[in-house]
Amino acid sequence: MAGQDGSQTLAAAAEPLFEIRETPAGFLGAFARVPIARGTLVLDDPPLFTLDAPLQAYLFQRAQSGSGGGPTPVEGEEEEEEPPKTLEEFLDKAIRTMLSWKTDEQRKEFWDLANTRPELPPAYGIFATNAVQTTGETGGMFLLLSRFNSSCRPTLSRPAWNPSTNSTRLYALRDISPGEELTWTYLNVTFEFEGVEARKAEMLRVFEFECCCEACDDERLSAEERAASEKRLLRLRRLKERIGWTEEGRAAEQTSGRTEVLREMVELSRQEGLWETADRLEKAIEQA
Ligand SMILES: C[S@@+](CC[C@H](N)C(=O)[O-])C[C@H]1O[C@@H](n2cnc3c(N)ncnc32)[C@H](O)[C@@H]1O
Repeated sequence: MAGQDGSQTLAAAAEPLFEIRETPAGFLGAFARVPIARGTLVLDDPPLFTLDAPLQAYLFQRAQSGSGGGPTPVEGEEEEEEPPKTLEEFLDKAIRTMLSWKTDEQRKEFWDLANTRPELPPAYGIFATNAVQTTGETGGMFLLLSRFNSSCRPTLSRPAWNPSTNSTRLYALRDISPGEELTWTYLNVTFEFEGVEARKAEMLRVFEFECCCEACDDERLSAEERAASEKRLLRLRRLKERIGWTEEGRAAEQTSGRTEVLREMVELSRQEGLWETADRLEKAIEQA
C-alpha cells in the first residue's frame, strides 16, 4: 500500500522495519519485514490531527445555546449548512474541517482507514475506531499507528506520546522475527480478568470487537495451551492481590516472601508473553 510502510517512519533505517498487509483475519495489520531487536524504536508517528474532547464539547454547548461555536462569520461567508444537532455531528464537522487543511494523499489515507462504528457520522466513526490518546483527554489521529492491531500478547509497547517530537512511539518489547505481526495491547491490564473469556468480554465492551489475537482465538490456541494460559493468568492475579499494588499494599511491600512472589510473577508473565509486565515487575524487584 503506497505510503504505508516503515520507511516513512524511520527514514534512518537501512530497510523499512515493517509493512502493512492483510492479516489471516482479513483486515490490515503491521508485520516485521526484518529482524527487530528488543528495545528498537519501531514507530514514531506524528498525528494527522488531534481532537480535544472537553474543548469540543464546550464549543458544541456554546453553539447549542446560541452563543456561537466559533468566530462570527464575515459578510457573504455565513454558514449555509444546517448546524450540527448532536455532539457526534459537531465532532464530525470539526474533523472534516481539519481534513480540509491536509493534502489529498493524507485525506485519502484517512478515508481508507477502518471504521467499525457505522452508527456514527463517518469521519467521527473513523476517529472513534482508530484514535489514540496523546495527552489528557486529547485524541490523536495517526495514519500509521491506526494500522497496528491489538494483542493480549503484544510484541510492542503501548503508544507513548513524546511532547518534544510531537509524535507517538512504539518500541519492540522483545526480539521480533520477520513475518511476525507488530501489535500493542489496547487493554493495559491483560491479567486483571478471571480468565480469557472475561478479557474478551471486556475487549468487546470497551472496543466493540471480538479479540482474535493469538492469546484469545481458539483456532490459534490448542485446548492445552488455553488451559495453561488460563492457569497462569489466574495465578498472576492471585499473586498480585497477595502483595497488593495500592498505597496500602506498598506499606506491606517489605513483607517476607514479596521478592519471591515478584520473581514468580516475572516468570509467569514471560511464559504468558506479557513482556512489558515482566519488565515492570523486574524493576519492582530491583527497587525493593
Ligand atoms: C486501529 S484499527 C487496527 C487496524 C485495522 N485492523 C485495519 O484494518 O485498518 C482497530 C480495528 O482493528 C480490528 N482489530 C484490532 N485488533 C484486533 C484484534 N486483536 N482482534 C480483532 N480485531 C482487531 C478491530 O476491528 C478494531 O476496531
